[in-house]
Amino acid sequence: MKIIESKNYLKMSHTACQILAEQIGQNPKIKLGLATGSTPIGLYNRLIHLNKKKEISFQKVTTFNLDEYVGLPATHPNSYHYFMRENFFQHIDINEANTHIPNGMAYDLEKECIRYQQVIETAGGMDIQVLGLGENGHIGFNEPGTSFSEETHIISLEKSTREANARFFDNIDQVPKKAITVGINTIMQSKQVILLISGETKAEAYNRLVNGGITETFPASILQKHKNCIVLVDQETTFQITN
Ligand SMILES: O=P(O)(O)OC[C@H]1O[C@](O)(CO)[C@@H](O)[C@@H]1O
Repeated sequence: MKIIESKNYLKMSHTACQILAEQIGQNPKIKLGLATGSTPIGLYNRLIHLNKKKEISFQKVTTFNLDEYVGLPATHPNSYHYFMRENFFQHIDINEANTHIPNGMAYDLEKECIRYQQVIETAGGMDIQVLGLGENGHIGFNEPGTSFSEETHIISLEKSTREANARFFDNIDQVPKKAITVGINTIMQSKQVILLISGETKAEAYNRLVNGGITETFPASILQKHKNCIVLVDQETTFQITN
C-alpha cells in the first residue's frame, strides 16, 4: 500500500481527484468502482467541477457501485441509488445506462447478486476501485468475518454499522438490516484501489490497517496484499496515532 497523507479533507479529496482525472484522461472508457458514505463526497465535488470546466468527460465511463441497502427503493433519500444521483451522476455528463448499482429491491436477491457480478465480469472488472473505510474495517459493506473469497453477496449489517449510519435516518430502526455488496475478491481484482480515510473516528481503523495483520476480522487488511493500492488519509486521522 502506498500512503499519501494530506493536511485536511479538502486536500485529500483534491489528490484523489487528480489521480482519477489523470486516469480518465488516459482511458476515457475507464471502469470505475464507486463508494458511498460521507468520505468520497469531496472527491465527487472536485470531479463535478472538472467536468463542468470540460477538463474531463464521463461520456464513455462506466461505473459500478459497491453496495445498496436491501429494501430501499431508488427513490428513497437514504438509498445509495439516490445518493449517487444527488451527489454525483446528475451533475456530470455520464450516460445513465453506464452506471450500475445493485438492486436492493430485487424479488430474488440471490439472483440479483449473480446478475450484478456477471455485469462486472462482462465489463472486465474495475480499473479503479474507490473505497471508504468503516470504523470496524469494512470495505463496501463487507463486514468483519466476511470471507476474502466472496463475490457480490447479501450481508447482514453489524449493529455498529447500523448505528454509524443511523445519522442519515430518523432513527436506527429505519436503517436496513441487510445490504447487497460487491465482495472482497472482486474488489481485490480491481487494477487499482484508492482508499479514502478522513477524520478522527477512523484513527483506530487506520492504525489497524497499517500496523495490524491480514485477517478476515478486519476486512480492509486484505488491501495490504493489493499490488496497486493507494491510501489517501488526512491528518485528522493520522494525528490521533502520531500524538
Ligand atoms: O465515509 P463514511 O460515511 O465514514 O462511511 C464509511 C463506509 O461506510 C459505509 O458508508 C457503509 O457503512 C460505506 O459505504 C463507506 O465506505
